[in-house]
This record gives sequence, structure tokens and C-alpha cells, in this order.
Amino acid sequence: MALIRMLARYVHLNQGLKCLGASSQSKRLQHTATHSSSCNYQLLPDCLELNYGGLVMHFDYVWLRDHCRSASCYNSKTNQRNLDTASIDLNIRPLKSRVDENNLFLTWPDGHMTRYNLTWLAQNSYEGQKRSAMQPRILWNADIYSSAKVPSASWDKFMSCDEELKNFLSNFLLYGIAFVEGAPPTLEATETATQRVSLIRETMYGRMWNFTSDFSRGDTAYTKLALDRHTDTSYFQEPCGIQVFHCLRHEGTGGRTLLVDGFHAADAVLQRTPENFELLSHVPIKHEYVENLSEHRNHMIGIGPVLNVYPWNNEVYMIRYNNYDRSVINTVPHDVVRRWYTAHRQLSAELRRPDNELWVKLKPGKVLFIDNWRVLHGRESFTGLRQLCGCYLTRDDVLNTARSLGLQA
Ligand SMILES: C[N+](C)(C)CCCC[C@H](N)C(=O)O
Ligand SMILES: O=C(O)CCC(=O)C(=O)O
Ligand SMILES: [Fe+2]
Repeated sequence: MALIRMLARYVHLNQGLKCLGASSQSKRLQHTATHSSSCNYQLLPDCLELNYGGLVMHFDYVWLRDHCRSASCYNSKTNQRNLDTASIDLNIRPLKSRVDENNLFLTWPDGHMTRYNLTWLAQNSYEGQKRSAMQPRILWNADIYSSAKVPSASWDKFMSCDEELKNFLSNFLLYGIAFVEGAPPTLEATETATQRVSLIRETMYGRMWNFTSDFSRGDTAYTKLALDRHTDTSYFQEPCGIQVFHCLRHEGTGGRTLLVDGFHAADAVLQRTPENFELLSHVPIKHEYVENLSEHRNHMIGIGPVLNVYPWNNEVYMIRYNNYDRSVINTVPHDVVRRWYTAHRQLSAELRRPDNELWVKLKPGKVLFIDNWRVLHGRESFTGLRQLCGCYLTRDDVLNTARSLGLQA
């Protein structure tokens, strides 16, 4: 209750501020209302209201001064701000204003004039951001993914042709998983493939890893035991963005890989029980990695909610779910803990629905890329010698590559 009340208060506060600005002050101040064929605007006491392209937007005056793109305020070669934001009068108002077909012009008290392209304003306004589509994704269960018949990239083309890389990344962004097939079954080839996409993120497990069930590290991954669905490195303040797996060898039985779309499960919780979604996206949880071997001593702590969402549209951008590595809960009082367990139970039930489970057997030559911020992985127990190599990738650089190829990321 306390949490929900706190959120409610936050919302009321925001609305309260808006009302105060519009009602108590507007009677005293003169409004400037201007119309052009496609656009009209008003200088309200606390913000500029712009109606353009069917969208009503509100811009704070300091924001408007801060976002001046003139040559003295902004370096368009480096795309960096020159203006010292701390030097803007927090009560600043424009002295003069006008619009033409495509632009809004404001003249500031010191005589400086700013020209804003109206389309730019629409794209960069809060209202526009709120309305704009979320990252296009196909939320999947086993059936949806299998029926989509998503093609794997073929090693030769993947390495030589940008169009193949673009298709691969486009599928990766849509589904959170993507495969390259026909790769040489070596650690070196795996490394080369990943470097086509991004930079390798070195961790305490190394840069490229090649592991088997020898308990060389203090973690269940280095055994033959089954591993329930989870995300990796939840105990980092910024969990690794992408995980790459390439099974170089398996002489034995079992050992299939389990994949589950965490965003699909989170969406089911949001649709059915919004208050549980709210708890999962606001209660901070700790994950911890404590390794105490003579060769390796590590202590990692990561803090954050299970679901990380953008506050302006509730879009989930990261799930942290690892019940093995989840640490003591001492960040919220007992009544919130109780409700959090109920919410966690619902999410777990969604993640465990058999129809959400995609099982694949990794084979030499087949490289799997997993979005570790979205798709959970696990594995079946196994017998015999099984050797898995791979690495983590930095998320920013994967998205950077995708954007440079013209994809929305
Ligand atoms: C992939 N590799 C074997 C190197 C590390 C495994 C890390 C396992 C850890 N429990 C986690 O989930 O983060
Ligand atoms: O052995 C596997 O297939 C995966 C183990 C695992 O979860 C990991 O290495 O992160
Ligand atoms: Fe893992």
C-alpha cells in the first residue's frame, strides 16, 4: 500500500503543479495566441503550449532556452551543447515570438533568437515521446517463435555481407535471440563472429570463456546440473547486455538449452495484474555473487528492480531474474515484501508456462546470441563431456552497430 500511495502522491503532485500554473496565474497574465494554417501556440505562464500536427505539446521555458540549436549554443559538428545551462535565468520568458510554416521563433531577454523546427519540437516533446511507438518487438512463446521460421544467418555471408548482418540484427532486436550457422567450431571463430556485432565485455570470467563441468569456478554453471531459467550477471549494477554461446563439443545426453522471452511474461503480468507489475518494477532487489576459491575471489552486488521500465510509457527495457543469485531482501518493509512475493510468484508462473519454453540443442557450428536484458536462458542436466564457449557483449555497441545499419534500436 505504502508504495502505491507514494506513486499516487507523485502523480497528484505533478497534476497539482500543472493546475496551479494554469488556473491561479493565467488570469493575471496576458496570453499570446497565434495561429498559422497548421500550427498554433500560446505562451502560458509556466510553459509554451504548441498545437502542431494534431499533437498538443507543452514546453518549459528553461527547456526551450536550453535546447537552442543556434551556432553559439550548440555545436552541430560534434552534436554537443555549448550553452552553459546553469547560466539560464530559471524564470526566463521569451520577449517575442512568432511562427511560420515550419518554425517557431523565440527572442530572449538578452536579444538572442532561437529558431525551432516544428517537426523537431514534435519529435522531441514529452507528448511526442509518449505517443511514439515502443521499440518494435515480437513477444513470443515457443509456438510463435517456431512458426515465425526466423532464418539463421549463414557464417560466410554474416562475415562478409552487411545486408546479412543487418537481417541478423533486425531479428535479434525483434526476438531477443539470433543464430549464426555454419561457423567453424572454434573459440577463435566465435570471437570473430562476435566482433562483427560489437565489443566483447570482459568480466571476472574472462574475455572469451570456454567452460566445462569441472567446477573450476564457484558457480553451478560449471557443473552437469540442470539450471532453471535466469538472466546472467544480475549481480552487476549494469548486467551484461548480450550473451553468446557456442557448444564446441558434447559427447553424452541431455544438455539442451532453454530460452524464455522475459518481456512476454512481464507483459502477461502487466495485462492481468497491473499492481504486481508495479511492484516488480519499483521494489529494488539485490543480487550478489560471492566466490571464495583460492584462485578466484569475487564479490559483486547489483541493485535494481526485477523489471526496469521507462516511466513515460511503461515499456520494459530490462528484466533481472536469477533466483540462484538473488540476495537478501532488506530494501523494503515486510508488508511490501509480502506483496512482492505474490508478484514474483505470478511472474515465475508466466516464465514457467511450458508453452513459453523454447528448447534448442546447441551444436558445433551454431552460435547463439541472447539478449540478456530480455530473454532468460537455462539448461537441462547432462552426461558426458560438454564444452561451451562464448562471451558477453557490451549492449551499447550492439545497438550502435544496429543503428549504423539503419535499424531502429
Ligand atoms: C557464462 N559463464 C559460464 C562464464 C558464467 C556463468 C555465470 C553464472 C552466474 N550464476 C550468473 O548467472 O551470472
Ligand atoms: O551450460 C549452459 O548451457 C549454460 C550455463 C549458463 O547458464 C551460463 O553459462 O550462463
Ligand atoms: Fe547463465
